Amino acid sequence: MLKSNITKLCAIVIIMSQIGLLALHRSLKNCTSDIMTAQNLSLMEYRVTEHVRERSESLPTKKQRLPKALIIGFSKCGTSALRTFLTIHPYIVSPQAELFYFSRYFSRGLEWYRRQMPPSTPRQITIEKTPGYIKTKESLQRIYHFDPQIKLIVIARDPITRLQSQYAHVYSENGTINSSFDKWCKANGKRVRFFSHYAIYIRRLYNIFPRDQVLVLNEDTLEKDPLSVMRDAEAFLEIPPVFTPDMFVYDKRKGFFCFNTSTDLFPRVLKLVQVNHLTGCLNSDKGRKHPQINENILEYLKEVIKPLNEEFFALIGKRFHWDNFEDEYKDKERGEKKR
Ligand SMILES: Nc1ncnc2c1ncn2[C@@H]1O[C@H](COP(=O)(O)OS(=O)(=O)O)[C@@H](OP(=O)(O)O)[C@H]1O
Repeated sequence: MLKSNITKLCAIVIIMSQIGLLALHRSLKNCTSDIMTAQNLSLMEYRVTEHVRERSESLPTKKQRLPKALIIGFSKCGTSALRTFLTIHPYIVSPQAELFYFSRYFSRGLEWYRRQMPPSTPRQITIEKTPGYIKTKESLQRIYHFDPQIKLIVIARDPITRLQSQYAHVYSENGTINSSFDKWCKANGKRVRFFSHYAIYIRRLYNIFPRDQVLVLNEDTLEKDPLSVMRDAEAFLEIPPVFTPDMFVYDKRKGFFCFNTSTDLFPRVLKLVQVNHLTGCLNSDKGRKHPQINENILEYLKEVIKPLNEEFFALIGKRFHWDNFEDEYKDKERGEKKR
C-alpha cells in the first residue's frame, strides 16, 4: 500500500516537473523571440515574423481594436504611400479607407469607429490615416480626449509641389490637366498661403500633444529612400525593425519606389494592401502628372513660401531641403516620369 502510494507520488512529481520544464522552455522561447525582434531582422527573419502573423490570425485574442497611432496629415504629402508601406509590417494593421471619424463622422460614435478596424492581436498596432485631421483644432482635441497618449505621424512636402499635386488632383481628368495652374495661383493668393503654412497646424498640434508623441516626416525622403522613413516610423512606434532594402524597388515608369514583386513576400503584400499586382506600385491616382509652372509664378511662390518654411523648420527643429525645388523640377528623369 505504502509502496504504491510512493510510486503514485513519484509519478506526480515527475509529471509536475515536466510541465514546469515545458513552461520554462516556452518562456525562454518567448524571451529569445523578443530579443530577436529587438535586433534588425533579416528578410528571412521577417518571413518568420510574417508566419507568426499568419498563424496568429486565427487566435481567439484577435479582435477589432481602436487605433494606437494616426497619420493625421498633410494631404497630398505621401500619406497613402506611407500607410501602404507600413501596413506590411507584421505588427501593424490599418483600414484601407480614410475614415474621417474625428472630423466628419464623429457623431457615428466610437463603436462605429472600432468596427471599421481590421482585427488585430494585442501585440499589433492599429493605425488609421485621415490627412485632414491635422487641419482643425476640433479634430485634434477630439483625438486628445480619445487617447492623450496616442502617437501621431505627420508627413510634409515642399509646399510648391504639394500645391501642384493638389491642383492636379482637383483639375485632372483622364490624366489631362484642364486649366492653368499659374492663373489659379494668381487668383488664389490667400489659399496658397493657407495650404502652405504648415507651422500654423504644427504649432496647434504641439499645444495639444507632447512633442515626443509626434513624428514629422519628409515626403521627399519617402520618395527617394522609403526604407529610411520606414525605419524612423518603426523606431517611433517602438516596433521591431523588419523592413529590408530588397522590399522596395524604384520603378522608372511610375517614378516612385514600389513593392518588389520578385520577392516571395509579394503575394502576401497583395493580400494586405491595394497595389498594382504587376508592378507593386500604388494605383494611378498617386503619382499624377503635375502642372507646368512659369518662371514668374515660381518666383512668386518661392518668395511667399520661403518664410513659411523657415517658421516650420524652426518649430520642428529640423530642416528639409526643399530649397532646391527648381533643380528638381528641371531634373530630366522627373520630367520623364511625369510624362
Ligand atoms: N511610393 C510612392 N508611390 C506613389 N506616390 C507617392 C509615393 N511616395 C510619395 N508619393 C506621393 O504621394 C502623393 C499623394 O499624397 P497622399 O497620398 O497624401 O494624397 S491624399 O491626400 O491621400 O490624396 C503623390 O502625389 P502626386 O504625385 O501629385 O500624385 C506622390 O507624389
